[in-house]
Amino acid sequence: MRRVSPSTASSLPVISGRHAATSRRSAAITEARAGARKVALLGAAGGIGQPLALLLKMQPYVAELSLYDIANTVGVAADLSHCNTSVQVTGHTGEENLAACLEGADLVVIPAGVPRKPGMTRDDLFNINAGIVKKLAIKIAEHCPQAVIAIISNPVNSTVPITAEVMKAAGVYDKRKVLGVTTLDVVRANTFVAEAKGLAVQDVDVPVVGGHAGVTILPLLSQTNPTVSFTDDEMAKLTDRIQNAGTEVVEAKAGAGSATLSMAYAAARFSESVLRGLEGEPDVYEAAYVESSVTELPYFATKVRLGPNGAEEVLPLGKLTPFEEKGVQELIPVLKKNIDTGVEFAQKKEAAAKV
Ligand SMILES: NC(=O)C1=CN([C@@H]2O[C@H](COP(=O)(O)OP(=O)(O)OC[C@H]3O[C@@H](n4cnc5c(N)ncnc54)[C@H](O)[C@@H]3O)[C@@H](O)[C@H]2O)C=CC1
Ligand SMILES: O=C([O-])CC(=O)C(=O)O
Repeated sequence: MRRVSPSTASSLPVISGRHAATSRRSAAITEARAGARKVALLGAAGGIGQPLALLLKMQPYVAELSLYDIANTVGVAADLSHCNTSVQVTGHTGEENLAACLEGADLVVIPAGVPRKPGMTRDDLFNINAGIVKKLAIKIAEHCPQAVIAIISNPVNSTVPITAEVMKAAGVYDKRKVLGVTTLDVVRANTFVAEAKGLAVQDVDVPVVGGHAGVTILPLLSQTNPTVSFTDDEMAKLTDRIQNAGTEVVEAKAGAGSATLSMAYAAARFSESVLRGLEGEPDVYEAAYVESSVTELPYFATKVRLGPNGAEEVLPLGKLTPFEEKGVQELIPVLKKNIDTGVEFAQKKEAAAKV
């Protein structure tokens, strides 16, 4: 019998209590084996790609794991294929082999692109990563337009609009299927709040909304589950730490990249939730940066309900404190600029980089 990895066991959104969720999950895993899915991972040989590939190789919802990178993919696939789980691993490299990687994929996860170094913002990655994501999205539109796309490559605030525009241009856009991965913000918020309040971390769920960079990352601490109270000072300090947690890692790695292990963990949790939704499991919720009408902006991260077609429902912001309301007002112009930059780039002809 397949073992369930600790990462997946702790990955349930805390929505309706751990015990109910755990038994629902066991039933869902049994069903999931019948309809297990193909997952394509683009950027699979990188700092996030490799540990994420390992975590996906351990997931009961995955039947086939198809790895793509511009370098070293074959070696990573050979290495991973020796793990005795039943997930079939294939490795692909070179643009001419991208079609084979993508054909039949139910979920495409994209951590392809360059990471930050100290002193850089996520926007500084735009010039390289926008072109990479655009080119990959064109191929997804061509070879697996039905797949859910989970975008990790930064700046997520712009790479999601880029992908959506590419899908629109190809006539295959489904707003439920283009998802920016903001799970790491939730994972961090849960960890930091649990530490600050002496709670068991697996029981904590903090909604994080907005986008995925600086002030656009807005934790809604007042909606923490279980209910906890914070002083104004705690609220301000925790919010600041969650907003700058990516930079904390970039500085600690001192030039060797950004978060990879925690991101792989977060993306494995997110992927599992998407796959559980595709299998028809009810009540699967994650944060995601998606097309949204929750605010005046066309894209916004909130909790979404995942189902057979991806993000079936975008949840509202809920009741905000004045501090959080101010945070939303402050992030809107910043996020709008990131969105506009992405849309403009995607609509330009001949802007795609070589894959
Ligand atoms: N959404 C989030 O919460 C987070 C996003 N990130 C972002 O994820 C991205 C990847 O980060 P790392 O894995 O640390 O970087 P990395 O440099 O270690 O790995 C990136 C991989 O992408 C590959 N790649 C480059 N161009 C490609 C193309 N055209 N097609 C396929 N693969 C290609 C590279 O060969 C490399 O193996 C960065 O943009 C980073 O900012 C990182 C952490 C959190
Ligand atoms: O900070 C970065 O550049 C990587 C990232 O998005 C994160 O760790 O949240």
